[in-house]
Amino acid sequence: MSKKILLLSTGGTIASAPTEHGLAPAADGRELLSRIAPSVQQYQLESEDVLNLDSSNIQPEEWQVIARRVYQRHLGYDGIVITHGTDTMAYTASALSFMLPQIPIPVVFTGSQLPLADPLSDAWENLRDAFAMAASGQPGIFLCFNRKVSLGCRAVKVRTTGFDAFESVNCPYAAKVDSRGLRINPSVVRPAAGLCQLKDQLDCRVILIKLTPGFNPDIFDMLLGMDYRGIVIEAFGIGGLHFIHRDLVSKLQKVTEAGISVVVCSQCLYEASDFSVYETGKRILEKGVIQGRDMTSVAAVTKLIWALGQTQDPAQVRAFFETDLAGEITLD
Ligand SMILES: NC(=O)C[C@H](N)C(=O)O
Repeated sequence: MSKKILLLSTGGTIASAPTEHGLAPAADGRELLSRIAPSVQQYQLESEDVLNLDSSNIQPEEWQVIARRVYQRHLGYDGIVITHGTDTMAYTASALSFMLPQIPIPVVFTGSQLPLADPLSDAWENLRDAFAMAASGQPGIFLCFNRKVSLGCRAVKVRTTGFDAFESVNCPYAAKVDSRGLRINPSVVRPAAGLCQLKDQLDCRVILIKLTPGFNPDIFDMLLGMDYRGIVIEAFGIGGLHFIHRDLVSKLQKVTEAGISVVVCSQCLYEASDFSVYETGKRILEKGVIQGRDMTSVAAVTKLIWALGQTQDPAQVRAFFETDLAGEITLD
């Protein structure tokens, strides 16, 4: 029996056409399917239009719309492909990894750098591969681009124009397409264990701060005044922050004592941070911050938005970060 796959369209370049204001989403799911029909005849296909947005406009409210639709539909299909703009696709894929734990089918995000209607478009390849992954029976939230499939919570957009626009950071790819077909890496994927739940409560009061030499710690007082509940800091190297001239350590103590959850990561894209190595890192560990380890900033931000939606208790937020929920973190 052929696999039954649902295409959920949300807009993005893949569906875009030129307008007087620049490229904007135009094609719906049915049009996307009809254009690629010869490549996906082996599947039973249906489509639904969820949104029609450039992904720069896709925010936590839209993550909820998309997650709820996936949850409502997942029992009727072998897999779901979600077409999405590339700019924030990694954020949405990561957020859904936390919002839909134990999803029993493959849910595969894809998009393109050039509209499907363009003769040189990369959309064909990306859609073909996304459908193959959606038909694989491998449960989870994935992002498929340029013949590679990442876990949704490990993907990062790394190029503005190149077709090789996404990488799986600090984790091997979940699957690759080569002359042997779609090859799943069994060390990355995991079986669904338990019942799928929709955990869709979110709290957007989260900010990501990239430190620069000379960064003024008083900004944190401003964030306290603005009612922020979560801060992700991209610190230096393996894990360091300045405490001479401008003392980030005592300021972060004040912030954590006020009940704000602070997650510290590295501004290096690759490899894990470890704030216990240098004095410039260790001092803040004593102040109650949470280590992001090898999580990407995209995963840290989306996990914090999700975790703060689940609980008011900073200890519970910390417990979420000390747990590998979807493959987003390596704990050893
Ligand atoms: N390639 C793309 O899809 C970029 C587009 N601006 C979007 O994210 O919606």
